[in-house]
Amino acid sequence: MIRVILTDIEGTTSSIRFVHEVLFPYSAEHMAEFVREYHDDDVEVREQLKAISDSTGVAMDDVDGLVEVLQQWIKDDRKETPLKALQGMLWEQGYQHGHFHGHVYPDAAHYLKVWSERGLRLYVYSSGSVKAQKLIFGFSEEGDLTPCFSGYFDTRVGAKREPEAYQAIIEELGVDPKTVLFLSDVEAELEAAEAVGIRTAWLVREGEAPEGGRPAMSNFDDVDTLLRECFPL
Ligand SMILES: CSCCC(=O)C(=O)COP(=O)(O)O
Ligand SMILES: [Mg+2]
Repeated sequence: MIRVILTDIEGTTSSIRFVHEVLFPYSAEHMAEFVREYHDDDVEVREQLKAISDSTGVAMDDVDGLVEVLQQWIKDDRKETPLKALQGMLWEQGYQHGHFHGHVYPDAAHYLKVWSERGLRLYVYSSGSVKAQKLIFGFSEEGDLTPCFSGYFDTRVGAKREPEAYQAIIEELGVDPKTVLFLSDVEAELEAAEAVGIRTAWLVREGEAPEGGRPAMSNFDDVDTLLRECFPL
């Protein structure tokens, strides 16, 4: 029986296109001015810049150097925790000023509400920071979906392709892994979750799933069918 749904965001609840064509370009465009504005005084920003400085050797007072590292990480889609934390802070301004709304597929929004009303506990696990997760669901095109969720996990718990991260999530939730269904579009993430006994469903939102692989779900209607047929309440 499934009691907990743990979901990825990009490619699962939300389109890859929104993340890569709206969120990432917005962060690339505003990163330099954001870092310059908050570099000296904002404790949270300084903490992230210090982590970048420590891991790359770029000096803390070399603002241009730090921005260059961040821009390269954005280009390379690196899931570095300090980059993700800074992007979350920066996107907050974009959402609050109405520059964009979070993309959530209508079927995902629908079933997030249905499942939470059905008594399932819903959690997010994304490489985007917890702040960014709350923003995409809080300012979504489908309205404020944050009441559906019981909690959020980001890369501070570990990398999404490492079984240890899923083990840490299970321990934090205090649940049997067999009662958790993890949704993701990335098979390596599903394999990492399965390594600790979590059940999984593979979302393939765009195009055809390769033949001969694991069963693919094209939307959350398929996930709901799986839930009701394989794991009835
Ligand atoms: C929380 S919205 C931004 C998503 C993001 O920054 C990202 O890297 C996507 O990672 P995911 O683990 O959701 O595929
Ligand atoms: Mg994903």
